[in-house]
Amino acid sequence: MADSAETQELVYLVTGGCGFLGEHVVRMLLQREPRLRELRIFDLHLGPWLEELKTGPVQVTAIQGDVTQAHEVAAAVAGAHVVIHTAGLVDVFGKTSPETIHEVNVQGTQNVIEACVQTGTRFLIYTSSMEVVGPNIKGQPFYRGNENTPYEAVHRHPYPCSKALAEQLVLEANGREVLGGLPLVTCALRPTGIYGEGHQIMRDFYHQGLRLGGRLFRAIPASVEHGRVYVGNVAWMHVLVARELEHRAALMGGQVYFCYDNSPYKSYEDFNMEFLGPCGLRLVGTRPLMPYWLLVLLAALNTLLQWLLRPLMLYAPLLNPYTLAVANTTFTVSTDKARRHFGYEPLFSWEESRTRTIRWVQTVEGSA
Ligand SMILES: NC(=O)C1=CN([C@@H]2O[C@H](COP(=O)(O)OP(=O)(O)OC[C@H]3O[C@@H](n4cnc5c(N)ncnc54)[C@H](O)[C@@H]3O)[C@@H](O)[C@H]2O)C=CC1
Ligand SMILES: C[C@H](CCCC(C)(C)O)[C@H]1CC[C@H]2[C@@H]3[C@H](O)CC4=CC(=O)CC[C@]4(C)[C@H]3CC[C@]12C
Repeated sequence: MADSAETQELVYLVTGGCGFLGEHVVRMLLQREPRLRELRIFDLHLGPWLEELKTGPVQVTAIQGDVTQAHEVAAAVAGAHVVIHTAGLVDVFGKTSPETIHEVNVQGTQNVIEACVQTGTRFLIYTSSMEVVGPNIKGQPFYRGNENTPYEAVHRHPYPCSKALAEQLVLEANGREVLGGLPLVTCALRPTGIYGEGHQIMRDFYHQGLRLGGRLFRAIPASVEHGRVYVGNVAWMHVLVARELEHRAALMGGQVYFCYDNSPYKSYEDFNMEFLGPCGLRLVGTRPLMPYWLLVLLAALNTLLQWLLRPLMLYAPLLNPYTLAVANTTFTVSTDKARRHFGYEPLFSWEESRTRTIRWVQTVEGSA
């Protein structure tokens, strides 16, 4: 990789490159990785915006494919220097079966690892999640913890279970011999709740607020902190790791890093109001308007309704026992591991992240 550094010789592959985070990683690579010759974007669903990227100096190759199909993954990986694996099924609402979540997130990741080994790709960056750690099923707080903070990571929900298994596979693969005899170097990035341009759940809350006459109703105490990180900074961290992994393989190989920036520590709802407030929504109540036991009951009722209605329709509301537990449990990180290991500093300040996100919400369909 070092020889080619000056001469635009690198080939990168981004799986899930048309997703919320993936698109930001793709755009960031094109802006900030001058050594790039070819950027391959692998996704189940390709976005029309890819066309506009094809006119630049970097060869952009869009590959429609499925990570659960080993041969499709191997064909996409062959000849790539670096793989950034962001593809995944992000479903905490019961839209997909646990088996499918496992197949995409765990088997898909195993396929990516095997493809690297078989084709001789040496650098693999995996987008993991804070959910690999917690909140756990006991609802224990993780207050401004770091990568070494002891915490009982116990999960039952298919999504965190799948992310934890996949992360483990990626870390265990560090050091495996790839085609050509050199060792594979892997690492995992664990974003907290990502926000920013393109965030579907933010869009959902915005539309919900508009439907309710410009109001949202507080459900979670303001004292419960939920970790959030701007998508541009998460993308930047991926680009930096990809760049530094070769030079610092001994330090970074097999490591995990939380994705963090200077976004403030707030509750999930108060944080959303940083963007939805300037777009005309109001959060009603300084305390939750419903007692917690009633929310628990409604969440359980939603689970029952989802099960009863399944033969007729997909009922997948935002509130279920899992999302309630996540939103109602403090989970925030405070760490500088990424700075120490590979010189990460957030590219976007909190003010800029906020402004960009507000501007984007203002463009969302239905906005005033
Ligand atoms: N959104 C969030 O707050 C967080 C997300 N993450 C992780 O970041 C990654 C990206 O998440 P988002 O961008 O939010 O999700 P997303 O759903 O917007 O993007 C995922 C992309 O993967 C693609 N994909 C899904 N199944 C595939 C398959 N079988 N084969 C090929 N491509 C497939 C989708 O088409 C989509 O474009 C995921 O791995 C997720 O677990 C981690 C922490 C927080
Ligand atoms: C949908 C939840 C908010 C519902 C609030 C309620 C119950 C009052 O209606 C979201 C709260 C926290 C979110 C999750 C969190 O940010 C961590 C995540 C990490 C990931 O890797 C994937 C997404 C998510 C699980 C995210 C999903 C939505 C929330 C549960």
